[in-house]
Order: sequence, then structure tokens, then C-alpha cells
Amino acid sequence: MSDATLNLADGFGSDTRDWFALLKPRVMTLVVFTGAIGLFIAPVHVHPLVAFIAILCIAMATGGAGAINMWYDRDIDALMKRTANRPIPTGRVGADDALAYGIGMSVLSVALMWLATNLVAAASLAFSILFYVVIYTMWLKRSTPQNIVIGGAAGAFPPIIGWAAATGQIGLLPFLLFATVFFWTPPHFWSLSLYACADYGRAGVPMLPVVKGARHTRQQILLYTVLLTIVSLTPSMLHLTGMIYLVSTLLLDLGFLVCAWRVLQDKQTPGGTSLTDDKPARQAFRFSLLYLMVLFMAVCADRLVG
Ligand code: HEM
Ligand SMILES: CC(C)=CCC/C(C)=C/CC/C(C)=C/COP(=O)(O)OP(=O)(O)O
Repeated sequence: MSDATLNLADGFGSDTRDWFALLKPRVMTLVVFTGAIGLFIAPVHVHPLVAFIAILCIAMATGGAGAINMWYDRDIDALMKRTANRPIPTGRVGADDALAYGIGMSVLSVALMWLATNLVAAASLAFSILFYVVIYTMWLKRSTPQNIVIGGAAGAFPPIIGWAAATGQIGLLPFLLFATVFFWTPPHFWSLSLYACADYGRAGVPMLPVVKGARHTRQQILLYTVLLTIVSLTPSMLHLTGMIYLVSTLLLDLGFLVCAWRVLQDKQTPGGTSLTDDKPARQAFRFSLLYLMVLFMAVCADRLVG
């Protein structure tokens, strides 16, 4: 779809739901949750209003970055079943409006974070927005099947940002949580890409199953799940977390390893006729979401009882 076509649609038929959808709200919930936990587990008292503003800033930054991502990707989003109904490809929101909205929200989030907390939190927030928009969306996504391995760093930053908002520093525990989200991202995304493979192929996005095939992707999912298991246990090894974290993480790692093993055993050709194909990969994707949510809840629970 050309820019001219998109501009014709400017201002027509968009409603609040479309502006909300531009923020990728469902993904945002978990991103913001990891940032909020990063703030909550910091060993200092934060005024509730400051904490609220910092979490709001992470939400605005994630949403703003999501809107810029949807602006840049409007051509490929129009070609994929999963994304074709988004506000820009359907013409419900104009491309230029979405870009202005995304930039405005991103800039506001960084400025407000700086005013309400400190420079370290604001700078790491700005860095993660730029990383997601420029490094992942504009550069890596369309150029290499390693796109999400490196680009995944953007979504892993929130625990560091939350902690920095509270302390003005970058601590060891939030760094290990960053590393955990970093190694979680490949099995999270590649599971989805196995059953949305036809979509990516159609749009010419070089996601791993499109370029290297299903067998290789399934092996990489298991490899990164093993790496994730090791990294997720480092806070326990370093005695930075307690028993709740250790027991929860062992169970979560076991569950994720079982999912990854089942994905590897699956012989189905992915990207078949519909998004309902490839059951083990769908289960692994769903489990990935539960994994990250429970893991962060466990860090938080340890702090509450400790
Ligand atoms: C480069 C890294 C990542 C990529 C490429 C990626 C990609 C995706 C994609 C394509 C979806 C499907 C969304 C849809 O159906 O519209 C998804 C879903 C989701 N992702 Fe990720 N993701 C990444 C990192 C993360 C991170 C870091 C988090 C949270 C900390 C996260 C949380 C979620 C959640 C909660 C969903 C489910 C949304 C729903 O219910 O539809 N993702 N991800
Ligand atoms: C400021 C900050 C903390 C930023 C976090 C960045 C962020 C939203 C990370 C989550 C990663 C994500 C939604 C990737 C999907 O992008 P995609 O373009 O591959 O997915 P799509 O095909 O669904 O658009």
C-alpha cells in the first residue's frame, strides 16, 4: 500500500481503539510488568507517586516504540494475516499521524522519566526505544534471521530501567533479569514464528524458519531454552534471590524444557494452511508467556517475604 493511499485515509474512521491498538497493548502488559518488578525489588523506598510515574513512562515508551514499529512496518504488516487488520494497513489511522503519535509519546516518556526519577533511568529508557525502533525494526528485522536474538535486547531492558528509576544505578540482579529475558526471547518468538512461518515468508521477512527451515529452528529453540535455564538460575547461585524464586524457576525451566523438547520431536511442516497448525509450538509460545510472568512474580514474592 502506498503512502498516498494511506494518507487518503488520514483521520477517517479511526477511533480510540485504533490509537490504543497502535501501542501493542497486550505485549506491553508483560513488558511493563517486568519493569514494575525491577522497580519494586530495588532495595530503596520509592514514593508511590514516583513509582507510578516511572511505570507509566515505561508503558508510554513501549507503546510509543510499538507505534513507530507499526508505522515503519506498514508495508509488511499489510501482507501478513496476523497483522493485516492493524490500524495503518487498513487505513483507519494515517501513517504520518501514527508516526507523530509514536515519536510524541516516546519523547514525552523519556522527558517525564528524567523529571520524575533520574538520568540513568531516562537514558536507559531512551536507549531501549532506539534499540527497538532503529536496531531491531529498521535494521535487523529485515536483514538477518538473528534479528530477534540481538533485537530482543530491547524488550529485556525494563527490569534495568525500573531498578534505575528507584536507585539511579544499574544493579546486578536487574542485569541478570535482563539476561533472563534476553535468552527467553528466542524460544518465545521462534515458537510463534514456526506456526506463523507462511506469513513471514509471504512478507519476505527473514525469520529463522523461513531462512533455515523448521528443523534448525526447533534445535535453536531447545538450545536457547537450555541457555535460559542456566541464566535464570544465576540469581539463586549468587544468593540474590530466595527459595520461592529457586523452586519456581526450577519448575518453570523444567516445563519450558519439556515444551522445547516436544517442539523438537514435532515433524510437522510448519506454516501450513492455517495458524492452528503446529500444536507443540503453540503450546511452547503460550508457556513462554506464563514462564516470564511467574518468574518475575517469584522474584517479587521473595522480596516480600525476605
Ligand atoms: C524481539 C523480541 C520479541 C519479538 C520479535 C516478539 C514477537 C512477538 C509476536 C510477533 C507476538 C504476537 C503478537 C500478535 O499476535 O500480534 C508476541 C506476543 C507476545 N509477546 Fe513477544 N516478542 C518479543 C519480545 C517480547 C518481550 C520482551 C515480551 C515481554 C517481556 C513479550 C511479550 C509478549 C506477549 C505478552 C505476547 C502476547 C500478546 C497477545 O496476547 O497477543 N514479547 N511477541
Ligand atoms: C521502551 C521499551 C521498553 C521498548 C520495548 C520494546 C518492545 C515493545 C519489545 C517487545 C518486542 C516486540 C513487541 C516485538 C515484536 O516486534 P515485531 O515487529 O517483530 O512484531 P509484529 O510483527 O507483531 O509487529
